[in-house]
Amino acid sequence: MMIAKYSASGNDFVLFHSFIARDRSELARTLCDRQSGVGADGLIVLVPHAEHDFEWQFYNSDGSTAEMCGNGSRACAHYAYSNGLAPANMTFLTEAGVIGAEVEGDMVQSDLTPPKILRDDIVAGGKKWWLLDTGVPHLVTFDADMDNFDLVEARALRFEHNANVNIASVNSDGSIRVRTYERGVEDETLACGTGMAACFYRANREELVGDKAEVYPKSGETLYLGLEEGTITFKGLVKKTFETVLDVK
Ligand SMILES: N[C@@H](CCC[C@H](N)C(=O)O)C(=O)O
Repeated sequence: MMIAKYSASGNDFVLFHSFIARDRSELARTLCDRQSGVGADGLIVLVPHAEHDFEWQFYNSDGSTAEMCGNGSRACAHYAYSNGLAPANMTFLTEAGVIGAEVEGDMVQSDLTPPKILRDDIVAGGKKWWLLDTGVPHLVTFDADMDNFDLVEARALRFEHNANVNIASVNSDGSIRVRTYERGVEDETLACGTGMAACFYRANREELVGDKAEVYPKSGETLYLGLEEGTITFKGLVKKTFETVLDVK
């Protein structure tokens, strides 16, 4: 089976397509292992769908499934278009709902599911946190000192709230820096799309930014976030690192 390795702002994934949806949790753990496998933050498998261009299965590197993955959706759209599985303007089904995506060369935009503010009253570690849903749950706090990201505290909050954990800082030019401890990877990743979207949405709701912002994850790449009629748009480059044949099902 041909598999591809993609990086989307530093969040990296293994992808392939299949006619059959099956439990691939063990395969995800095997392929995503950075010592004995290909190495990735997640596994994405595209399967046929009667109404949309395709449906996907998304697995974190620990084998857990997640409803949505922002960076993964951009890599997946590029993979689908490149392999003739979908037009440049496509829709596909995730557990979070239907995602629209548009491929222009290596620049891909995903339209995420409508964001929800689940809680805005959490206080932990001397910081005020919001819990938001941008397809998956994210805790968000603002901290001017982006070096002040305590991964031990983040891990505790991740399990207390079953959510990804983000700290963000809004720059004077309206851009946003984000660091994310990612559920299911159980470590900080170089980028997390739904996390960047959650940080952007809180900053927008608190009038710290307008309806458009450049967001910089740990990788330092530039992502373009927007809020259009209640939908968060998420745009940035993706890169196919390599493809190869592997015995996977
Ligand atoms: N990195 C992803 C998020 C993937 C799912 C997350 N790890 C979870 O389990 O909630 C993104 O780009 O959004």
